Amino acid sequence: MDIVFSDASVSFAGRQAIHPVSVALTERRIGIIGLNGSGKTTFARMINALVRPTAGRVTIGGLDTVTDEEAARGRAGFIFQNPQHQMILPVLAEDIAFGLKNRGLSKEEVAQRTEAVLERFAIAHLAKRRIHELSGGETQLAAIASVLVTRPDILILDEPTNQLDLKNRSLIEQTIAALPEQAIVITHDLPLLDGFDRVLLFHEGRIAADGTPADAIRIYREIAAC
Ligand SMILES: Nc1ncnc2c1ncn2[C@@H]1O[C@H](COP(=O)(O)OP(=O)(O)OP(=O)(O)O)[C@@H](O)[C@H]1O
Repeated sequence: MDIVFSDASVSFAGRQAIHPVSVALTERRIGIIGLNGSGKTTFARMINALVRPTAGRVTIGGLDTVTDEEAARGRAGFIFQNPQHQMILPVLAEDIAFGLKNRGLSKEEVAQRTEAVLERFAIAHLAKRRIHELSGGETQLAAIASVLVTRPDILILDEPTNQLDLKNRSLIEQTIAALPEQAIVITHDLPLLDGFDRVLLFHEGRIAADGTPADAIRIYREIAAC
């Protein structure tokens, strides 16, 4: 799926958070890195129409995120930094089914797709569990399942390994590696980017490097001076 930024910029209250950027993202695994406040989340949110460009345009599979907002958003699923906040219903299976219910699917299809996605991420045993009783790793998997059940082409994950222990971090790393979907991952966990096709480094609202993980991380270390 082609994601194309054409001179797209974002200002918040007159302050430019993203300077005009023109870039096409087509790779299967794309990382986004940079210091706190460098613009990573704002840039990623522009992809699924959560943030509109103040100027320029962003298209996803040819759909403009402003004029085709709803369809564009349907193509890119977003997992937030605190994924429990994006789960709406208290019980996991109900929350996953909720995302499908407004799409005109039959009751049987909702049940079948919910069951299949729980199996896919090996969390079927948690189907009846309350969301706030899930561990950090389970919550991350649950959020991935509840977004992918709606079949977006692209999954955007915002710091998916934040606050996870080594075991859960490794589980999420393997889960991301195995996704057939295109994935865009914002992270401060640099080893997570091993094997990624492309990494964008943000600095002060601009792309400061765009290349292999090793190249982008090298420049990041120079910027961070450590
Ligand atoms: N809704 C908003 N209103 C005003 N300013 C905002 C808003 N969202 C982001 N910003 C500002 O835009 C800049 C970039 O923020 P952004 O969240 O994109 O950075 P980030 O690189 O994802 O940071 P972090 O690594 O800390 O999550 C920051 O200065 C931030 O304060």
